[in-house]
Amino acid sequence: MTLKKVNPDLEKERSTCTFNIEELTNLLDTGAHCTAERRAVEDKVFSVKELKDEIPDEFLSHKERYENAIRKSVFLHKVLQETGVKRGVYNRSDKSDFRTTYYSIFKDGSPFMLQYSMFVPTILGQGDSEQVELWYKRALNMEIIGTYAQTELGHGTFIRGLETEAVYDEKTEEFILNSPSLSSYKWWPGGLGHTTNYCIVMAQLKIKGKPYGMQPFIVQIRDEETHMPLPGVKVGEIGAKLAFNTVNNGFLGFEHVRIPRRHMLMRFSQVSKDGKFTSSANPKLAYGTMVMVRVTIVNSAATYLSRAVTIAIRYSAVRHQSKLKQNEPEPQILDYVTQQHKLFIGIATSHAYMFCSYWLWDVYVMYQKEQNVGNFDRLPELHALACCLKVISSSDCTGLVEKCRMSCGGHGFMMSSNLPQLYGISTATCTYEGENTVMLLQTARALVKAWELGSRGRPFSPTMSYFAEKNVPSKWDSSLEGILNAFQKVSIGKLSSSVSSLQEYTKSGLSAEDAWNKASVQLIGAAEAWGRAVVLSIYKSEIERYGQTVSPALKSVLFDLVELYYVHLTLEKMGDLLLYTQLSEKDVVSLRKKYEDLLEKIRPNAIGLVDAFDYRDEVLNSTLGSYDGFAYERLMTEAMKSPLNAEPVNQSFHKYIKPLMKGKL
Ligand SMILES: CCCCCCCCCC/C=C\CCCCCCCC(=O)SCCNC(=O)CCNC(=O)[C@H](O)C(C)(C)COP(=O)(O)OP(=O)(O)OC[C@H]1O[C@@H](n2cnc3c(N)ncnc32)[C@H](O)[C@@H]1OP(=O)(O)O
Ligand SMILES: Cc1cc2nc3c(=O)[nH]c(=O)nc-3n(C[C@H](O)[C@H](O)[C@H](O)COP(=O)(O)OP(=O)(O)OC[C@H]3O[C@@H](n4cnc5c(N)ncnc54)[C@H](O)[C@@H]3O)c2cc1C
Repeated sequence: MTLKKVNPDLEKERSTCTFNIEELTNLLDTGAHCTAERRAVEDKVFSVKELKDEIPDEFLSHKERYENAIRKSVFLHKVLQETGVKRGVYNRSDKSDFRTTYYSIFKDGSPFMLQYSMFVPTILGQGDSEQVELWYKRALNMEIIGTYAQTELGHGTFIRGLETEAVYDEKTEEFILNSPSLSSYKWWPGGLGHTTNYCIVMAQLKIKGKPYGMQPFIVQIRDEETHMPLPGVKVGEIGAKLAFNTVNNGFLGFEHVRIPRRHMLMRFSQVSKDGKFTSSANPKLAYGTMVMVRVTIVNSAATYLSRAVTIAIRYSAVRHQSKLKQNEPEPQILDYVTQQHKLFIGIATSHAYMFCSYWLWDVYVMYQKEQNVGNFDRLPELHALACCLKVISSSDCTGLVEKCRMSCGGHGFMMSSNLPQLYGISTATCTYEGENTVMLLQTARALVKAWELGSRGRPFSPTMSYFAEKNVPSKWDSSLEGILNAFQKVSIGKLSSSVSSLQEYTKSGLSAEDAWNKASVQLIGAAEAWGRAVVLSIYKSEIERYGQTVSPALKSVLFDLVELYYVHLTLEKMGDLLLYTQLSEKDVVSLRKKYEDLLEKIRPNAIGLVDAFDYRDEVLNSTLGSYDGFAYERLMTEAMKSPLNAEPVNQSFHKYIKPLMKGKL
C-alpha cells in the first residue's frame, strides 16, 4: 500500500499550532540535551532489525511470546550496552533514563524489567560497599539476572506478615531460607518464572529463635550454567494475567536452602559471624526500594497517559463521523466538544504529573543525600508523598488512558491500537508497589500524626504547612491562587472531620484500631485531598518557574493547560468545594463557561501538544496514533497479519460448519 506523506487533516492541524513544538519537547524531556540523547538512543535501538516483530505478539502462543520477549531483551541489552545507557539507574523521567524507549520494544513488558527496576537498585540501595562492588558489576554485565521477591501468595500488602524465614546458623555462618507453608511461597516477582537465576528475597530474619524483622537477602535460585533450579528451590511461572504477559512473573519456595552470611544485604542492618544483630538507625530503611519505585511511578503514570492521549488525539483529528451542521461534511471527531472534554484533560493531567514527578524526584534525591550522612528527618514526609502521589497519579492516569481508549470508539478496542495494552500496564501501577487504598491509608496515618502534633504546637512539614492556617470562610475566588486555596480548605476540612470522627469513635469505646477502620473511608478522602492540594500547588509553581525561561507563546499554552486542569478539577470536585468553601451556583456557572472557553482555546494546539511528547511511531506502536495519521491503511495492514487471513477458507469449515449446514452432524 503506498501512503501519501501525511494525512491532510493532520497537516492542517499542525499549521494551526501557536508555539514551538521542539521547545516544549525539550522542556518535557528536562532539557534539550536529554532530547538529543534520547533521540540518539532511539535511532540506534529502532534501527536494529532483530528488535522488530514480524508477527504481532497477540497472534503468538504464551510460550512463543515469552521466548520472543527474551530474544528481544537480549538484543536490546546489547544495543543499550553499546550506547552506554546506564541500566538500573533511575533518572528524573522515564524518557531521560530510556525506560520509555526500552519498554516500547515490548507491548506487554520485558522479563528483564525487574532486573533493571528493582534488583539492581536494591543492591545499590541496600548493599554495603563491598556487596555493591561484587553484585552490581555482575548484574550490570548480566552475568546474573535477578528480581525482587517480596510478595507471597498469602501476603503482599502486610509486609510484617510475610512468612519466608531466614534463620541464622552461626556454626556454618549461613542463613537457612525456608518457606514454611503454601501461603509463604513468593508470588508475583517479574522474571522469576524462567528468567532469573538470582533474586533479592525479603525474609524474616531469625537468630537463636528471636525475630529481627524483614531483611533483604541475595539468593541464587538457578545454576549459572544449566539454569536448572538449585536443590531445595521450587520455582515456576504464575500464569496468564490481564497484562504483563511477557514479564514472566513467578512463584518461589525454599526447602531449607543455605546461603552465606554475607548474602544478607548489610548496608543498614548487620549480622556478625557470631550471630550478633546490629539494627539500622531506622527499621524502615529496609523498605527503601519501595519508596524509590513509588517515586518513579508518578512519572511512569504520566508517560503512559501521554502515549495514550497522543494516539487518541491524532486519531480524533483524522476520524470523521456524524454531522454537526446538515449541509457540511462530517467533521473531525475532535471538533465535538465532548471529545475535547474527554481528551484535553489527558494532556493537562499528563503535564501535571510529569512536572510533579520531576519535583518529587528532586525531593527524593535531596533525601538520599541527607540519608547518606545519617539524617532521616525528611523520610516521613517523603514516604507520605511517595505513597499519595503514586496513588493519585496511577488512578487518574489509568482512568484517562481508558477514556482515551473509549474515545476511539470500536477501533480503540483493537490490540493494534495499543490502547488496551497501555491500559493493562497502567492499571497494574494501581496495584503493584503498594495497593492504592493501602497507600492512601499510609498517607492518612502521616497526616493524622502531623495534625495531632500540630495541634500541640509542633511545626508542619512544607507540604502540610497550610494546615496551620485557620479555616476561616472567605469569598470564592476563581483565580488559580483562589482555587488552590479552596482545595487546601477541602484538605483541612476532610482531615479535621476524620480526626474528629476518630476521637468520637474512641470516646464511644472503640479501640484505636477499630476507630481507624470505621473512619477509614473518610481518612482515604483526606489523604486524596492532601494529594490534590500538593499536585495543584506544585504543577502551578513549576510552570510559573519554567514560564520565566520559555518563550511567551509556549508560556501561554502551558498556562492554558494549568487553568484547564484547575477548572476541570474544580468542576469534578464540586461537592467537596460546596461543602468546605463559599463556592456558589453563580461561580459554578461562570467556571463552566471558563472551561468551555479553554477547550476552544486549546483546540488549535491539540496536535502540537501531543506531537511535543515526541513519540516516534515505534514507541507508540499504534495503528491509530501514527505521526502520518493513516489510521485506516494501518488497520488494514495489521488485520492482514492475522494468521486466519493466510487462507481464504479455514479447515474448520469443512470439519464442522459444512456438516452442520448439511444436517450431517
Ligand atoms: C534501559 C533501561 C533503563 C533502566 C532504568 C530502570 C528502569 C526500569 C523501569 C521499570 C518501570 C517500572 C517497573 C516497576 C516494576 C515494579 C513491579 C512491582 C514490584 C512490587 O510490587 S514489589 C512489592 C511491593 N510491595 C509493597 O509495596 C507492599 C506494600 N506494603 C507496605 O509498604 C507496608 O507493609 C505498609 C503498608 C507500609 C505497612 O508497613 P508496616 O506494617 O511495617 O508499617 P506500619 O503501618 O506499622 O507503619 C510503621 C511506620 O513506618 C512508616 N513506614 C512504612 N513504610 C515506610 C517506608 N517505605 N518508608 C518509610 N517509612 C515507612 C510508617 O509511616 C509508620 O510510621 P509511624 O510509626 O507512623 O511514624
Ligand atoms: C503486575 C504486577 C507485578 C508485580 N510485581 C511484583 C514483583 O516484582 N515483586 C513483588 O514482590 N511483588 C510484585 N507484585 C505484587 C504487588 O506488590 C502486590 O500485589 C501489591 O503490593 C498488593 O498486595 P496484595 O496483592 O497482597 O493485595 P491485598 O493486600 O490482598 O489487597 C486486596 C484488597 O485488600 C485491601 N486491603 C489490604 N490491606 C488493607 C488494609 N490494611 N486496610 C484496608 N484495606 C486493605 C486492599 O485495599 C485491596 O482492596 C506485583 C503485582 C502485580 C499486579
